[in-house]
Formats: sequence, C-alpha cells, structure tokens
Amino acid sequence: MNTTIELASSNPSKTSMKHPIHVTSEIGTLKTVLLKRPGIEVENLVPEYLQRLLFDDIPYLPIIQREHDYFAETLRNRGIEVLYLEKLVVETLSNEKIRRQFVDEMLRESQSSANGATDTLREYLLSFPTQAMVEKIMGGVLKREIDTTKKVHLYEFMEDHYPFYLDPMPNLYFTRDPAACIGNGLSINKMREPARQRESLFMEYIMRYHPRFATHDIPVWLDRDYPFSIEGGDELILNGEVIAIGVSERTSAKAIEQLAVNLFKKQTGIKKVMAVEIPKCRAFMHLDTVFTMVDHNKFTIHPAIQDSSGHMNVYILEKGIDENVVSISHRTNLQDALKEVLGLSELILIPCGGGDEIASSREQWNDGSNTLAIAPGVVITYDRNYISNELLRQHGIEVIEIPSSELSRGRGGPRCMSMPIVREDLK
Ligand SMILES: NC(=O)NCCC[C@H](N)C(=O)O
Repeated sequence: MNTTIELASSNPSKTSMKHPIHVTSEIGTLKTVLLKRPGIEVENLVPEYLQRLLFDDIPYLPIIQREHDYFAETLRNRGIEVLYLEKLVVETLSNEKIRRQFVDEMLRESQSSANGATDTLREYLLSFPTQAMVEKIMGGVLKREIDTTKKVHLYEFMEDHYPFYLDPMPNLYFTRDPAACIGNGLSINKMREPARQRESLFMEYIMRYHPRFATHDIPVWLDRDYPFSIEGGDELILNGEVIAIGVSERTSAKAIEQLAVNLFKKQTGIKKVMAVEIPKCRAFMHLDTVFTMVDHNKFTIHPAIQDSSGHMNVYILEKGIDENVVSISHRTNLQDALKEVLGLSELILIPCGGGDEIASSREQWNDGSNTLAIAPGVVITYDRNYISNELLRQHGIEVIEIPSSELSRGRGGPRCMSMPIVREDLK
C-alpha cells in the first residue's frame, strides 16, 4: 500500500522561508499559478490518433497560443504570478545528472511507443540543449527525425505506419490534472489514460529538484506510483477542512480512499473528503467539468449529473477507528451534503446553460461549468458560454471572459488549464 513520501530533504535553515505551496480553498485569492503554453505537441495531432490523444479536433497553433497568452495576461493583470511548466522543467534539468536520469525515466515510461528504440532515442534527445530537448519530449519524436545513417538495428528499418517514436503530449496545457496542491503538499497523480501518464513525471522532478521547491519540505499525499488513478480535475479543495473528489471516468474510488487516509493521518487539517460520483463518460471526464466552486456558497453545476429527482451518490469519508481506515456515510442530495460539510444554511447551485436541455449540454461540452475562481466571487470563464456567464453575473459573480475558439477543442476550460500553487487563506 502506498504511503506518503517526503521528496525534498529537510533543511531547517529554510523552514522560516515562505512555503512555496499553499492551497486551502478553491476560491481564496490566487497568488501563484502554473500554466503550460500550448506548443508543438499540438501540431503533432493527426486525425488517426485524435481519440487516443484525447482530443476531438486539431487546434490551430498560432490562435491557441494567442488565446492562451490572453489567459495568462488576464491572470497577470490581476496580480497573479504565472509560472510556466516548460520553463520550470528546463530549470530543473539544468544539472546533467538529473537531465540524464529524467530522460531514462521518461523513456522507460514511453516504452510502448518507443518500439524498442530506447538507446537511439536517448542519444537523440541528449544531443539537444536542455530547452530544445524538453520541447522534443513534450512535442513528440517522429520516426522520420532519426537520421537513417544511424539506423543499425532491424527494428529501426521496419516501416510501420505509426509515425512516432515518442508520442506528443498535447494535453500538457491542462496543468490541473497531473498533480493537485492540497495545503502545503500535493498529490502527484497516477493518471488514467496512457496518453497522459507521463505528464506527472514533470511535476515529480520539479518538486524534487527545482530550487524553488526542493529546498522545502513538501509532503506528497499520494504519489504517482500508487496503482489506482486520480486526476486533479477531480480534486476540489472546498476549504481547509473539506475536499471534494469526483469518482469519475478518470479517478478511482481506491485512490480517493487512500488519499483520504493519508490526509487524515498526516494531520493536514482535512477532516472530510466528499466523494462525488459522476457519470463515467467523455464529456464529464472530471468533476470540474460539471461542478466548480465560484463563491463561499455558490457553485456551478451541470444538471445532468443528477437524476430526474435531483439525486446522485455522494459519500462522506472521515477518520475511522484506526488510522488506516475511513468511516463512510452515504448522501443522495449534493446541495444538502455541501451545506452539511461546509456548515452553511444557504447554498446556491447555478446550472450550466441555465438548465435548458440544449444550452446546458452545449455549454457544458465547451466547459461552461469549468470556472477558475481567482478570488471569492471572481471567476475566469470562456466567452463562448454566454448563457452560463450571464447567469453567473445575475448571481453576483464577477465574470472575466477569455477567448476560447481553439483552447476549447481540447475539452477543458480555465480551471483545467491552471494549477493553483498559492492561494490566500479564506477569512
Ligand atoms: N480537468 C479537466 O477536465 N481537464 C481537461 C482535460 C482534457 C484532456 N483532453 C483530457 O481528456 O484529459
């Protein structure tokens, strides 16, 4: 069974420094966030492999980059520090030993697509300066890139129609999913789909070796070697004592329970984990595609996750009789369960698309429920979801819209595209 591991070494002289990770809610004023600017990995999407790479269409690179830059600028204009995954990875791999170790691990995990060509690929990748190498690893390596004069093994001469030695990682701009900050630590996630599993290795290396993080004690509440999957889009930090986790297409009940055990054991302040079961389908892949927190007592919801009488399965996990077990109680009404765990008498669920069957379905598909709160009652959303946005405003929420024609093609919205690293505590 997986136990919590400490990646960074303890350094008493640094403990007085501000902790680099601090997230105790979904809505506390956002101070630092991690993004990934879509890059060449998106250009390596081709129709034959869209489904396998978890896309429905091919974004147009210059426009998706422009839209993403607008998103980043919107965050910066609100005083939020924007970190880029690709930059942190390059900085992390500035040490040659770490760089080699990383390439070995990445290739080990890429075995299926590397087709036995590991040695050739290692040599090829290490021949680049670190920044170009990171772009290659993220962007994918085409078979035709490998110099034919270097083909010495039979497998290198074999023509199969699969174009890649190393698959591209076009989902990297959804930084939400490979890891999730909870308190001063994080879960580094075992991701469900092969197309995304390597993504969380970047986060592990950043936490272990990047000076911004490695000089602090950063507990890992659940690590990526845990055998059952969990993804950040399902992990919602409701407050310092309660988190909600979707039991979804991507996140398993086993991982939720183990994370709960670890959080309760480590005295993190988390007292309740609310497991919210949602339909297991592509459109609702994570809880945050159908449910996000926008204010102290306001949430967006896609009505289709409840049955016709408004019911669904919600389980509340609390510390059990011994530290390795949890006690579980069942609820069937999300609104009531939220009021109970948050200690609120009033709570509003704002339906995506206003609850109209067509509009809610269309706007949910384009991430109308997937809001990123940057402060209580202030959210970033996609401009295209005009019905949902208007409804949020009617409920007193400040809605900051960003362009979304190309960004939305990857099936994720502003929450999916951002990983909060530091938020202010709620008052
Ligand atoms: N939290 C999220 O819902 N992230 C969106 C991930 C979209 C990506 N194409 C995927 O299927 O994993």
